[in-house]
Amino acid sequence: MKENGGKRTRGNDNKCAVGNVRGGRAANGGNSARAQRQRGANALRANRGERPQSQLQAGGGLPACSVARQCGACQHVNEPYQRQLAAKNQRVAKLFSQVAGPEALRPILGMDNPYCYRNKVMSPFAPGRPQKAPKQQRGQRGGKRPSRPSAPQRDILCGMYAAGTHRIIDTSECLIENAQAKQVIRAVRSIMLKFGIEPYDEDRGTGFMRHAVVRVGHTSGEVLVTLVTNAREFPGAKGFCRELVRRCPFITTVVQNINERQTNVVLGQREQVLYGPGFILDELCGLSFRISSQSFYQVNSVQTEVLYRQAIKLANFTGAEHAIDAYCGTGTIGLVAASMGAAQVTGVDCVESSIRDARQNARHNGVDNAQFVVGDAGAFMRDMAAEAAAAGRAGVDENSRPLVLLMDPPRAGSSEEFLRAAVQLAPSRIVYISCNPETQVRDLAFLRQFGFEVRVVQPVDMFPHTDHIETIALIERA
Ligand SMILES: C[S@@+](CC[C@H](N)C(=O)[O-])C[C@H]1O[C@@H](n2cnc3c(N)ncnc32)[C@H](O)[C@@H]1O
Repeated sequence: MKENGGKRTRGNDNKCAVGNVRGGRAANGGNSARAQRQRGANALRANRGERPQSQLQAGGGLPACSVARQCGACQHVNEPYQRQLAAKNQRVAKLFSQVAGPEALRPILGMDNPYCYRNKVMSPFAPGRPQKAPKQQRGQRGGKRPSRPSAPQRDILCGMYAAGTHRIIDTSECLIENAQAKQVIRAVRSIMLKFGIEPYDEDRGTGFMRHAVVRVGHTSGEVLVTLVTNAREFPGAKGFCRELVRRCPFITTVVQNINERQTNVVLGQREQVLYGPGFILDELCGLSFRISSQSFYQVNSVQTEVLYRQAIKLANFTGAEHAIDAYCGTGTIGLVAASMGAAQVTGVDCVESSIRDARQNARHNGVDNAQFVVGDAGAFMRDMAAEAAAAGRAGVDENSRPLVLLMDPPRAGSSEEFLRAAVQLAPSRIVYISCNPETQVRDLAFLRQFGFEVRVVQPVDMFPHTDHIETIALIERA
């Protein structure tokens, strides 16, 4: 979900540092509000399968997002991007002033093209208004009378939930979602209507199709579609997939995920592969990663490369260190670390399928100095710290390799158990990546009580047009 429907770009050339953005044009020669919006217009046209045209907006009509108010997902989509970045810099400066000096703060790394960046697009399906039956069915004006009265077909709603509600907003012209993924969502809806497949009614717990989740490999172009259904039995599944792939030939795999619970959680536990291998591959920082429907994968691949390269640079591997990749997901950061100077990597994550993918990723990238463990990161660190204490070690592993801790917890941040164990293990450096600076600041304040200092704070704009900020903090012993 991250680039405009046509050609993909690779690498970290999409970053643009924004320090003091007041006055003057950005160095990338096109970040004026007008240029930004023109790119938005092109993204919209790509979403519709049309060619970008610079003259499109001649005479006014700048391409602001038409559903920004109702949708609420992109709180700042109609503000110039440079202003958004400046506001994020200010927020970071204010928040981190509690735990770091101003010399630690670095300007946010933004995108050159902050549109169509989301590589994961998800849509619920729900019953809409009853549709009028076609004229022939109504038997009017010579039309053939149907053999039995057919119930009026209902329309099917898809798009995004309006912020804080379960009201679906049609976001078929989204500015931040990948255009191909969006096309798949529309095709699923249309095939449901054609095949008479009922959308899920969350109030009644009835109907069949709950969600579609589409993931696009940024560099590979592979596309995984997960159809979340309210029952295991999927009559006509083969025909459905055939039609879907006919309409969207870029789809490489389709998975059915079964979720029969009345819950807001999108995915259930059980799955079956309907078409293709059941996963996609994508490339990050020169390595290839396997992504399945349940595994965590960053939604902005262009900025993920920027994020990872910054994190690895801050970790300053010399070829001798043992990196702990805590909250590792599919092992992406750890494997990049292994390929960029870490002597040994140990990753831990609580999702079994992510660890399965991480091990597979290590194998097919030929990385043999990384191991991955399923478990709670706090418990894992506690056990590791206890073992080190019993052996009288601090700061090094059993082979005397200096420990470096890479951590990337979910929005809730880390647990006290984890942080206490981190203090006990005494790594040379901690590189803490976070998608929630509030909980990160809380955790950094905790570490500071035990003699750690925040040396660097590097924000990266992973979610342009939204309030979300991603930050990397480098922490070392004072
Ligand atoms: C923000 S993601 C980071 C994933 C990975 N580092 C990446 O960049 O793709 C957070 C990860 O933490 C995992 N997680 C959440 N709570 C956990 C816990 N208590 N113990 C271990 N892993 C946890 C999730 O499964 C998810 O993969």
